[in-house]
Amino acid sequence: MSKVLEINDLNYKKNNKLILKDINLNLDNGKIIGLLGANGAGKTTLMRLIAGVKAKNSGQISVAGIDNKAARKSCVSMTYSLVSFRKGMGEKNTKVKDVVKFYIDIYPDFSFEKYQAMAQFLEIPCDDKIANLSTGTGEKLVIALTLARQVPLYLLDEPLNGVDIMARKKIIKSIIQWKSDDSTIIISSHYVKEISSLLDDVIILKDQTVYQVSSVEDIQEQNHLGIEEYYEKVYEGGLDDE
Ligand SMILES: Nc1ncnc2c1ncn2[C@@H]1O[C@H](COP(=O)(O)OP(=O)(O)OP(=O)(O)O)[C@@H](O)[C@H]1O
Repeated sequence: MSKVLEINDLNYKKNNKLILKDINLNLDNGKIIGLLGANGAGKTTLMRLIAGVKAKNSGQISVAGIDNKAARKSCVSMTYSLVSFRKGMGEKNTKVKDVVKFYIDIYPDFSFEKYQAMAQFLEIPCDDKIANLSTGTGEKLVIALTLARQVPLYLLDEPLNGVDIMARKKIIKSIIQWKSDDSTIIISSHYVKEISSLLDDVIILKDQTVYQVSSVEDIQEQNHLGIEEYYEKVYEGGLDDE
């Protein structure tokens, strides 16, 4: 199986504060991987470093064999907040279709057909103003835009935040339906139980570093616990006593 992501000895500091230390990861292609960690564990920071939006202090990051930061950007599609689209486009009347056009213009790998299919499934209105979208519809739009790019690696940062249970289920279904076999999705979420049915593997961040990378199957078989219970035990320190 080819490697989609290799990270060696990655360290990242911001304003003299150590955010991530000694990160090493080696991920096979084709999977859906949960990135779990408490608030402030560094999930967003790690995703931004992988996507090439932030610059690391030391270490190596390579996506599908490419380690140059600028070139890596064309291999990674990461969710971005709609707030930044509004600011970036400088328009309070920006509509959904304008953002879609923006994606078509800047990403040669954007598939309008894939976007349309997802937009229909997720019931995303194309003529509505971005400013008027509900949180749930906004998140659905972000997911559809992100997954419509055709790249080896997708990074979905908290795609279920502020979204009601029905919309969460629909977003999860769309991730399963539109993931291509030859791509990898890393998804961070505090809705651990809800995403656990999606996941092949999990990465747990704790104490500014990778605490564990395991398959969901191994965690369940070896600990007789669901992913959510296992993750809570890791953070409560409950596994050390067993
Ligand atoms: N500009 C900054 N300057 C200093 N520290 C920062 C800055 N941005 C983020 N941090 C710190 O980096 C750490 C990791 O933040 P990050 O947002 O990556 O965590 P997270 O796991 O995504 O959290 P959450 O689950 O709350 O979204 C936090 O301690 C945060 O306070």
